[in-house]
Amino acid sequence: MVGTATLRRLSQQGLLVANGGQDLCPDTSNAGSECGGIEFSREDVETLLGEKIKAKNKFNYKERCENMLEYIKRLRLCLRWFQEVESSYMNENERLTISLEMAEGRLAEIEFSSRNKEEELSSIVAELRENLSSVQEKLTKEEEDKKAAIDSLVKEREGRLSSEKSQASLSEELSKAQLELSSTYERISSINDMYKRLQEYNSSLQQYNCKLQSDLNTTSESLQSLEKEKATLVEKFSHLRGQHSSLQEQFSTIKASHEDASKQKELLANEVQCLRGDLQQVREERDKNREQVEALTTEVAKFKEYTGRSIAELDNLTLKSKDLEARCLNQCEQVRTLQDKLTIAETRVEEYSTSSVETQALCEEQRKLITDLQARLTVAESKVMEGEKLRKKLHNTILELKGNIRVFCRVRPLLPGENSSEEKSISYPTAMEFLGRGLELVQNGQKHSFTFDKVFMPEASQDDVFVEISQLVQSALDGYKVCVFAYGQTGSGKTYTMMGKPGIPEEKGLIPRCLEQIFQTKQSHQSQGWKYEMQVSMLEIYNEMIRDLLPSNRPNGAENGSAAKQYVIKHDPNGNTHVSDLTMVDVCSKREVSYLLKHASHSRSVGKTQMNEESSRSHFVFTMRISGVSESTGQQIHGVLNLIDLAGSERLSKSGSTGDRLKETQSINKSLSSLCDVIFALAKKEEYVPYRNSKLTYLLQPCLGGDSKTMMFVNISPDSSSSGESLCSLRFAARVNACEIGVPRRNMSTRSFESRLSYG
Ligand SMILES: Nc1ncnc2c1ncn2[C@@H]1O[C@H](COP(=O)(O)OP(=O)(O)OP(=O)(O)O)[C@@H](O)[C@H]1O
Repeated sequence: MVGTATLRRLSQQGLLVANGGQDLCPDTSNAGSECGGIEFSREDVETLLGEKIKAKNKFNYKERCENMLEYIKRLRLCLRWFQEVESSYMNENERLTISLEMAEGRLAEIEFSSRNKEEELSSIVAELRENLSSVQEKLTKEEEDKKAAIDSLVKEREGRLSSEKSQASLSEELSKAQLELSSTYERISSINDMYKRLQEYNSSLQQYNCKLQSDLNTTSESLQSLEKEKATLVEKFSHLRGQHSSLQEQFSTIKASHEDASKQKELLANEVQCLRGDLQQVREERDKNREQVEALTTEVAKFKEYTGRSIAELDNLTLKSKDLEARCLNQCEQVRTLQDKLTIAETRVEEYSTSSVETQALCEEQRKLITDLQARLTVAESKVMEGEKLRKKLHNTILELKGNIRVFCRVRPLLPGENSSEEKSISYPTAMEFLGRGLELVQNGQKHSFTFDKVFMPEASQDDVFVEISQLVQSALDGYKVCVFAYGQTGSGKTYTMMGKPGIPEEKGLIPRCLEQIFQTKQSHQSQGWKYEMQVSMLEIYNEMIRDLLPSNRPNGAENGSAAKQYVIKHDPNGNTHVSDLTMVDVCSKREVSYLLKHASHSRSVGKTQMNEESSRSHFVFTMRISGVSESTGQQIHGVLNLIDLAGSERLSKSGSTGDRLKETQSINKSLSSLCDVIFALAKKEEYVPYRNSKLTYLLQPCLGGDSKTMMFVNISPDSSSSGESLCSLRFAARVNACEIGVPRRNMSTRSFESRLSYG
């Protein structure tokens, strides 16, 4: 078959001519054979001829045949040309074969190089693919970013629209605000004036404050010197007292011996008197007897003269006279012995009277010494009293200036069974400014530092702890409301701190020690003319219910009548708290209060938890109301001492509580968290303080936010397994330390103190 491209080339060379301007007409004489390399099938020629015959009917046949011949001629020429071309093709073919072989060699080379190139290309392609995938990733990311950007753009647009709206409203407001601004500028200028004046006032206040501070410093110095003076005076005083008592002892022995001597003298004088009487009697008798003897002798002589009497009568008379003589002799003897006794007695009386004169002189001397000592003693006592007054005043001023709840932290020692080999979680900084006040706790590898008014290490004794609060107890006697409470995790030592270990005097807690101090001071103040009356109440808050822990004297006893009792807490305008139906017992000795405390601690709700064998399950509130009157000045004071052992804070999971214990624990935690809320509100100086959220906070309202002197113990366990709880307690205590309460007020009213059921 001839390709259309070849036919076109032939026609271009003029070997094919157009038939009538329409067809190409080759020579068909050799139809069905090869014509110069061009194959024509018979069907082609016949179709061609058929076409020509058909065309004969329309055109001139002769002309057509001539054309046909011409056409055949041309085809033959074509054929020849084809043959020539074929031979040239053959040559060309050989040449091409050679060049093909060369080309094949070249191709192999090219193939080799192309394979190399292919490999290179495939690596490049792989690289490119990687690049492509990263680019695609970037692209997808960018697309996502783009989407997000579009979203934000949409939002921004929305925002812009809304801001445009708000801008419109704002511009309105702006115009209003500009008006306001101008008025505010005016106000600002007036405020600035006021500010300047306030600054001046502030600077004057600061100066005044500086002056006060310097006054305070000088007062503290003078307090210290007074304290020293007082100590020396007290020493002198005690020395004088010792001298006085020894002199009085001497005086009393001398007096006794003097009295003995005068008694003996009197006895002897009486005896002498009796003896003198006896002697007189004997002398009279002797004189009588002598007279009788003389009469008898004269009679005997007369008788002898006249011998008118019988011999018997004579004998009788002789016997009588002998008897009288014997009696006379006897009486003479008696008189002699009596005279001896009299002289002895008289010498003794003389001795006694000289010694009594001496004793009287000595007595006089000692009396003078005693009056001198007593005068010095009264001077010293008045000095001590003045010093004491000044000390109290300064002490209270210092506490008042502090104006916040003071917080002491106490870390108990490790108990048997607790892991002492573990790394210690609590340490105490030794830097001067934190010494005795700082504590560091490590929890989960993180160190937390705290500072309080005082930190008691595990070695601190009950006495060491009491020394720090004894001044507060003194304040209660001076007419202040005082509140000390212990807070901490269960088993951290709250009850130990407040009550101590029963039966071991060195380990008695703050409550018994406070009572001792109060009754001792009461005794010592009695000599200064003060008389005190004390009332005690004890209650516990268990499951948000108040329970009276003292036996009631009323007909329906505490146990029987407790169901009917209300125990409603009320605060009066003077800051006193009243708990209705609560038993108040008058007490006048430590023994009485100790008995009541024992009774109360037996009635208190305790239970065993995983954390403590004897865990207090309630908040224990001990209240002592002190009213004192000075007989000399008529001054009256009314103080209150509240000592509170709170129930332990604990995590439900750690305490292992179930059933009733679980209910107790939940109630304890609720009231303690109410306490936290109150403290936080006070620390933030919020207007509303939620005192009423629990009975505990409502009861303690005057102590937490009122005008009392309040102190908190935060008890800590050193066991590292408790460090989480310890951290919570310490954080709470730090907040409490920052709380400012009202300035403590001394209750010194002169009216009658009618509040038997008052709590604090
Ligand atoms: N400073 C201390 N020295 C010696 N032992 C202590 C000290 N503090 C506490 N303990 C002992 O630790 C144990 C637990 O103390 P305590 O009962 O006082 O804890 P608590 O805080 O009152 O517990 P709860 O809240 O459960 O009543 C007791 O056996 C107590 O004797």
